[in-house]
Order: sequence, then structure tokens, then C-alpha cells
Amino acid sequence: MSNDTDTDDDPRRDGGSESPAETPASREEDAAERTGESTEPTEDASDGAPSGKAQQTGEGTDDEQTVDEHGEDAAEDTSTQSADDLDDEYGLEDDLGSEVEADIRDEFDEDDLLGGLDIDSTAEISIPDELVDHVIGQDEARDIVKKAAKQRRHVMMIGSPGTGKSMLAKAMSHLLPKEDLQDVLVYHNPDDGNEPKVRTVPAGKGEQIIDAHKEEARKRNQLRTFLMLIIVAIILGYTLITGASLLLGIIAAVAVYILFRYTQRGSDAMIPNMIVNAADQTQAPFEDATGAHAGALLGDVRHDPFQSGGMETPSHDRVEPGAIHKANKGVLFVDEINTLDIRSQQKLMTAIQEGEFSITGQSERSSGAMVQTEPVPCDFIMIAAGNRDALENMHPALRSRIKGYGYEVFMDDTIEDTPEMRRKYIRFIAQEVEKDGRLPHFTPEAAKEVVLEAKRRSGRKGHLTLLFRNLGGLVRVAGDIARAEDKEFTEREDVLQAKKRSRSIEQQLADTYIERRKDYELTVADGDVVGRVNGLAVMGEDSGIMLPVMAEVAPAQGGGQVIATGKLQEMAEESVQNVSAIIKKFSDVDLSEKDVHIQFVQAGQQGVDGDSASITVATAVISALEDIPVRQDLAMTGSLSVRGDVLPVGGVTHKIEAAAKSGIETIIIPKANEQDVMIEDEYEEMVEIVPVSNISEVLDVALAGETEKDSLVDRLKSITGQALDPQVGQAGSNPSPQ
Ligand SMILES: Nc1ncnc2c1ncn2[C@@H]1O[C@H](COP(=O)(O)OP(=O)(O)OP(=O)(O)O)[C@@H](O)[C@H]1O
Repeated sequence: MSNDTDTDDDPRRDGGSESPAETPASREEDAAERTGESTEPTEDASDGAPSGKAQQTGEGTDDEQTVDEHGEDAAEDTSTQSADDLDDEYGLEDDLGSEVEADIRDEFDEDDLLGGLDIDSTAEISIPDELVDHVIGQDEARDIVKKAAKQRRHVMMIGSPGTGKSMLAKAMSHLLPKEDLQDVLVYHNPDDGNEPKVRTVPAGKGEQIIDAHKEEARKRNQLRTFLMLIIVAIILGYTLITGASLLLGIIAAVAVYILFRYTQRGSDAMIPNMIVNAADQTQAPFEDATGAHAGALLGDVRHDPFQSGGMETPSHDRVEPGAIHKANKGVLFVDEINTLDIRSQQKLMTAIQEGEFSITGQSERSSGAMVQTEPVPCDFIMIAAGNRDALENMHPALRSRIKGYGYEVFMDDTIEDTPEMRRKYIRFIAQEVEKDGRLPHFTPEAAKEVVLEAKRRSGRKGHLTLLFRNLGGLVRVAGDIARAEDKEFTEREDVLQAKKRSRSIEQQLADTYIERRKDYELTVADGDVVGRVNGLAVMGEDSGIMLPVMAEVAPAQGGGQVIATGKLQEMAEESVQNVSAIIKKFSDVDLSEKDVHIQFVQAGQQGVDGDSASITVATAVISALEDIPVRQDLAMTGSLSVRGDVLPVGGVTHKIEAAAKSGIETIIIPKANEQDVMIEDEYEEMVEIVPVSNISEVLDVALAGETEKDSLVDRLKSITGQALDPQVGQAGSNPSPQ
């Protein structure tokens, strides 16, 4: 088993690297050409291509070809190449590569959480050598990264945190040819001290050059010291022999010493400053410039407090490279690209366009601001990443650069649950254990529990979550628990305990809230009450909470209104309006002549999002209006249409669990959400889940008091047409309800 992700001398990778062999010797010519090309501000293919020379490997051939001059999305020209072709080219594997896979049959057995693997522990799982093959799911992003590495294209990845964006960016740097790497040296410019010269040499040569310069300087200094000692000796000898003033002699000797020291500094200044040293790099650089300030991103020139008198540091020695320079011939990764200040984004654009960028002092008041080097190469592939809002706040021209000369990809949050995927999730555990280096491997039972959690966290039936950072957190906490007990393997109970410990802040808050309400006996979980319904809501992304709704209907003084507190007013009004159309049909009561008071008991303003409480409000109003009590051992969630259909909402699993914790026995959910229910085993026995598609079904289950209820439900059924169209609850479903 190997997990060699950081150092890799595997020659297979190099096999795929037919990108233009831009030799260091040719770089300066290229730079000159580039400068010529880039005077044209239009989005010409050559100006934005990361390779500077805008050459790329011909698709399906080994020939080099020049990118289409018209800048037609050149990325497309290899889009026909399949991932498998690319895999073959890079010699990459896409499976577990383990003998344990030999007998795996891919029929889907829902209960087989190991996806057919027969292992004693995750230690038996072999991990692919290439980092890009560690990435699970995100097939499109993976293919794009492979293509973009080959063609030297930029990539923009948008998606949720922890789905593998930076992992893919790093993986890309492993796919780039390391033989292109260069050392960058900055030299003193005798003609203009404030414009240091810049030279690039093949990786490893820089150190030789510096050593040679140091050796020369050492020899020169030795000669000077020797010369100085002779002169000093002559002066002192002369004073002694001639009997001239000894003091004068000593002063003359000191003056000679200072003179020599001064000129020695000048000769040391000839030693170049190596700002990029690629000598020991085993792969193309990967620079993460997320949140970098201007100096760290674009390079800087340090301030010199002694700017004269022979004490100053030569300007070329004060030059510091930026991430864009260190990423030369490699990958520059910028997460949360929208948080980079606009000026930096503009400069980044120039750097991308030119393939080189002069370094100057970033602080206007520093002496470094007077210095500006010759252009320093920064021929990197840019991987910009961010959440969805990154698109809105990102500099449009920068986005256009990336889009025009590269790819944009949206990261998936979930993936279809298949035996193959489950095996990959087992491999993910093995990867995380190996990466951490201290965690005990997982037993099959523990691994199953992680897969189960991946299913639950997806929030969708038949899917697994791709938010791997969080899932990795669970693996680490479970492993830590096992390690603390000196176990050989991480076991199922460690994972169960880890699940409790790695609860989000919202989950912890929700649990405290449920406990508190129990203390104050605010939770009513038995009996029947008129106008009071246990509603369910979500807090944060992964925790549910029970929020009772109370309604009272009273004759209006003038026009009737819906009265609710705070922000919930609007939601309450909408819910009452939705239900009023139905009420008009089955009841003689005109709601517009009534004041409807709605109270979200102890809700504060948290948890009640969107319209997921609208069937709760409707039930409470109808109960109050008709004076029929509601079962309090029951809770509900669902959105109501004007026709009485119950539409799907989000977070049903968390809501059901919260209700179960509060002692509720029956839970009404929208029928369309039935497939999303993935509650923990411990709650399965505690609650009965009733999927419904129409308000009449809600009332049938929720109302107590048989006779009144039956007549009401019958009336409702006849007017809502539920009997005619049982599927109606799923029609027009809201794709991302809350
Ligand atoms: N698709 C994946 N396959 C396997 N492991 C993953 C995947 N995505 C994330 N991980 C694990 O989660 C860790 C964090 O992922 P990564 O830093 O790449 O996320 P990200 O998308 O860049 O998130 P952010 O935007 O917050 O930086 C990785 O180091 C890896 O261990």
C-alpha cells in the first residue's frame, strides 16, 4: 500500500507531458514575443494562455499546434478526449487496484454498505499513487483538471467548501511536467540600481551560479584582505621606522581598513539573489494564494532603513517573489477569489496575460517602491475557486480570462449511491487514515457506519454526500477516540460516539433548546388542544427543532387581519391566505371578517424559514375556526399550495429526529419528501412517519374528535379534489424548499 502523494518520481506521469518544451534558454525570446503580442488588448488566444507561447499539445496527436488565433474557446478542441484516454496517457488508475476487488459483483444490494468489499479492515484497501485519483466523485472536475494540465488551461471551480477544490488543484500540479521548472535569479543592475535584472535558468543551475559568484567574491575578498593587510603593515612600519606620529599612522591604517570594507560590500553586491529555487522540487509547484495580500501575491521589495553611507542593502537583494512567481510552471490556486481586492485581481489578470510580472515594493512609503525589477516569469496555471457568490463579486475581466482560456466547473454536493461509490468511500476512509498517519484503520462495521452517515448527510435518497472535509472530520474524531483507547482498529462504537461529538454548533444549540423546553414543560407531546399544532423547522443546515404554532380566530373590528409577531408576520399571512381559499369553499365562515392571531411559540426568529410551516399554520387556523382539537403527540412539516396540496420541504430527516427527541410519536411529512428520510436507527422505533399529499390527509391524521373531524375531512376531500388526483402533492414541487 502506498500513499505517496507529496513526493512522486513516477515516470509515468511524465509520459503525458507533451506540453511545449519551453526551454529556459528560449524563455527570454518568448517573453519578448509575448510582450509584442500582449500589446493587443483584445482577448486573443495568445495573450491569456497560461503557457505564454500559447502552444498546446495537439489533440489525439503528439504534434504541437498553435492555438486558434481567434481565441475560439480553444478548450473545446480536446473535449472529445475521454477521461479514460487521458487516464491511459497519464497511466492513471481509477479503481481500488486491490485484489479484494476481484470478486465484487456490482448488483446493488441496499444493505451492503461496503459495496461488495470483503475486508477485515480498511488497511487492506490500496490507495492509488496519484493524488488526482484520490478524488472521489467530481468526475467532471477531475476530467477537466486532467485536460487542463495537459493543455495548460486555467480552471475555475465553484462549489461548496470541502468538496475537493484545492485537492484537485494540488493534484493538477502533480500532473505537470517537472522538467520545465526554472530557477529565477535577480541581479544587480550597474546602470540602474533601482531596476534589478532578472534571469531564468534551468532548475538546479541557480545554486551553481550563486556558488560560483560566492566563490569569486570570496577569492576577491581574500586578495583584498591580503592587500589591505600589506598596506596597513606598510603604514604602521613606516610610522615606526620614521618615528612619525603613531596616532596618525593608526588613523591612516583604520581609514584604509574602512575603505576596503566599503568596497568589499560592493563586490558582495554582485552575488545574485535567487528568488525562485526549483532545484529540490520533485514536482511542479503548487502555490495557494488564498487570502494573500498584494505583496505575498505579486512580490515585494523590502524597505531599506539604511539607504546610503555604504550600509544599504542592494535593491536586488531586497526583492521577494510573490505566489505568482513561485507558481511559475506550476499551479496558482486562489480560493474565495472574490475576496481578493480588485487591484490585486487586476494585476493578476496582467500576470496571466503576460506570463511575467515585474516585482516592485507594494508599500508606497517604503524605499522598496522605487525599485522595479525587469519582468519576472510567472507562467502558471490558475485555479480559481469559490462558493456560488464568488461569481458575483469576482472581477468580470478576470473571470472572462479564465472562461475564455480555460474551463469552468461546478462541484457536485452529492453523488449517486452505487456499490462502486461505496467502495470508494471505504477507500476514502483508508486515504484519510493514511494521510493522518496516526489513526487506527477502520473495521468493516465502523466503515459501514461512515458510509451510512455519508448517505444521511446527502439529504437525498439514493445519494452520498460529497462534502468530504466534514466526513473526514468524522473519520478523524472516530480514529482519535479509538487511538485514545489504544485500540488496534477504529470500531463502530467509536464512529457512533464521534457522530455525537462532531455535532455542529446548530445541532448542539438545538439539543440544548429541546432539553430546556422539556425543563419548562413547554413541549406538549400528548393530549388534544384546539388551535395548537407542533410544527417542525430547521436550524443551520443539519439540525431540526420543534416549534409549536398557536392560532386563535376572533371577530374582526372592521376588516379582518392576520396578526403575528416580528418577521414571521409575512409568513403567517401567506399561510393564512393559502388556506383561506380552501376554507372559503368548505365553510360558511368568511376569514376576511375575522382577525386571525398566529403565535409561533418561543420561536424567536430562528428556525422558521420559507414556508415549511404553512401546513402547520393552516391546521392551527382550521382547528381554531372549527373548534376541533389537534393531537399533540403529533408534529408536522410541509408547504401548502392554494389548492390544498402539500409540497416538499427541506431538512425532513433532521426535523423528524428533533420531533422524536421531543417525545412526538407521529410525524406528518410531504409525500414527495418520503424518499429523503434517512433517520438514525435509534429513532426508527420511536416514531411513525405519515407521508401526505393533501391538506385533507393532514387533518385526517392530526385532528382529534372523530365525528366533527370526519365531516370536516369529507368536506375538504370533496373540494380539494384529492381523491381525483392523488399525485397532486408532488406536482410543482419546489426544488429547494426549506
Ligand atoms: N472529492 C474528494 N475526494 C476525496 N477526498 C476529498 C474530496 N474532497 C475533499 N476531500 C478531503 O477533504 C479535504 C479538504 O478538501 P479541499 O481542501 O480540497 O476542499 P475545498 O473544496 O478546497 O474546500 P474550501 O473551498 O473550503 O477550501 C481534502 O484534503 C480531502 O482529504
